[in-house]
Amino acid sequence: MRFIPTALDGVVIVEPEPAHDSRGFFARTFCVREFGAQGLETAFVQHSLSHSAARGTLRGMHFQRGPYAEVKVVTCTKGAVRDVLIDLRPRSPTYRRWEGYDLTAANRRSLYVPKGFAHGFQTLEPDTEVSYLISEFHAPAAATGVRHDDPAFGIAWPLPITEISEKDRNWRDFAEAVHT
Ligand SMILES: Cc1cn([C@H]2C[C@H](O)[C@@H](COP(=O)(O)OP(=O)(O)O[C@H]3O[C@@H](C)C(=O)[C@@H](O)[C@H]3O)O2)c(=O)[nH]c1=O
Repeated sequence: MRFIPTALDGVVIVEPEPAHDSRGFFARTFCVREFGAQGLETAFVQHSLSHSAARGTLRGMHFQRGPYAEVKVVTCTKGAVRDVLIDLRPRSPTYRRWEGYDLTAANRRSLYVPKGFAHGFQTLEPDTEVSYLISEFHAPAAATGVRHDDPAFGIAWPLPITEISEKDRNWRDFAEAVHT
């Protein structure tokens, strides 16, 4: 695997290094030893999957608070997404910055998302699947988010939004949330 640092502190693109032969290839997508050697989380308690039918579907921007904060390793196994992260760690050099990453079934890239980031994506193709390794159990009481169009961040999404949940449409302004 190749581990490629990004502009956001602690966010890493993970690329498989396939061993090709006449049948196709074999590639590791997660390895306790290799992740451990990079100082990355290795204890994942969930492997989860989402399917989005329509191109332009938006999910996010999600995170769990406090002791339930999650590390996620996000991979697009079918179709394509623009994955977006916002650094919400007040002491980080990249606090409040966002960045977008194209994860596609074709490029086979995964994104390593440390604790303290809001995560979301928009599908670039119909019939898109996203797979996650997640380091914490789902804790609905600790689950929260920021709005995809919050002016505090000004995220540039690639497409008009075709589908979004009520929950995601209605996250309150980050500026209000941090001061209350
Ligand atoms: C996230 C999650 C949801 N659920 C349930 C709750 C609900 O009935 C249904 C759909 O949940 P949501 O609407 O939150 O699904 P979704 O909007 O796809 O949530 C996901 O969004 C992306 C951006 C992430 O980063 C993920 O960690 C996760 O938060 O699945 C679980 O059972 N376990 C889980 O870990």
